[in-house]
Amino acid sequence: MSKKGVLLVNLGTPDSPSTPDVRKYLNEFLMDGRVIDINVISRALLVRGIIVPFRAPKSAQLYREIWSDQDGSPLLYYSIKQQQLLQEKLGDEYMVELAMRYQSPSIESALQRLKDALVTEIRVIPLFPQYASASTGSVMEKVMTLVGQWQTIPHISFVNSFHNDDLMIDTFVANAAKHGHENYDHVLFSFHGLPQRQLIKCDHTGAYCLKKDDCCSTLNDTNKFCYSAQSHDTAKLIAAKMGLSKDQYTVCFQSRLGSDPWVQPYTSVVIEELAKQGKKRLLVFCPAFVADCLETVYEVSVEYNDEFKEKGGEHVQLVESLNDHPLFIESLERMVKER
Ligand SMILES: C=CC1=C(C)c2cc3[nH]c(cc4nc(cc5[nH]c(cc1n2)c(C)c5CCC(=O)O)C(CCC(=O)O)=C4C)c(C)c3C=C
Ligand SMILES: [Fe+2]
Ligand SMILES: [Fe+2]
Repeated sequence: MSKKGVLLVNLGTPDSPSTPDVRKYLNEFLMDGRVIDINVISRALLVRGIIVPFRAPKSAQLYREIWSDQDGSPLLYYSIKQQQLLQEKLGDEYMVELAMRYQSPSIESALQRLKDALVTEIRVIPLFPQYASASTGSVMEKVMTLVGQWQTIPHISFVNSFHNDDLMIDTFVANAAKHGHENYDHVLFSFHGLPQRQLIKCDHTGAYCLKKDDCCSTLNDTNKFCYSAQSHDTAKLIAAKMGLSKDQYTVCFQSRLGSDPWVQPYTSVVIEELAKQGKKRLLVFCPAFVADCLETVYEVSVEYNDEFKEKGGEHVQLVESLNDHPLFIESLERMVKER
């Protein structure tokens, strides 16, 4: 009997934490015109001439800090778990494949396996809760380009975002309960950053995102694809389930690259301000990621923790990501079956 295909796609990670492998990964990733959205010649000069030569050795060192001898990159380890658990949950009627937008396993090879199995349809789930052209959009474009070359194009559908999915929200709340938010002075929702330019480009009216005061912190019909507004919505939903009042949490954005303005406030600035206010213990969610990765395990647990302590704080506690939590696997199952 023909199966239904499911393709889970996360961002990608280097094949190993060696400098050549990190260089290869960063070159592929940052040469994507949706990630660094400037003309191709300027992008090549910037990426191959400046960013990658300087960043690769430094990033390789960071990757070595989070790399497990047994399991490798946490991002790949948890992505494989998610695929295996979802396959178990969906059973024989489905074939679940995993791909990475950059490096391996490639989207091309995963699609080929689905094609060889003669699946009747393909449900693509980019593993990013909030929509951004640099993440979800890039996965969609790549899949459409590849499948577009097939002679027979099967039924194909995409999950555009799941920023307000209640089971995803419940998973973060359950992971936070292990720490008890009452043991912390303040809660941060730290999302992956994005150049402001990319928010403005997503606003088809050209008159909304970053044009009106506070336009990107409340989701509505006009800005429903705004990454910042979707991020604020995710944070609001998690905070509401935890019973947090507005003054108990802050939404912020991490991992800025280059000198252009990115979505604000920046996590590093917020952390410094909170230390100045005398806050001692911070609980930090990273709800832009479905799996622990460099940006959570290292940037938050090590870098922000060190910065906070230097400014007088005591501890930054990361809330673990969705990883292999049964509620998140149920959420993925529902995205396959119901949406
Ligand atoms: C212009 C640069 C970048 C944009 C735009 C960007 C958007 C973006 N990224 C993610 C998810 C992840 N990014 C990760 C790592 C990472 N991101 C950038 C740059 C941009 N990201 C760099 C240079 C790196 C590499 C790490 C480093 O050198 O510091 C990761 C982690 C991968 C891992 O292996 O652990 C994820 C996940 C999203 C969701 C997003 C848009 C919203
Ligand atoms: Fe990134
Ligand atoms: Fe916006």
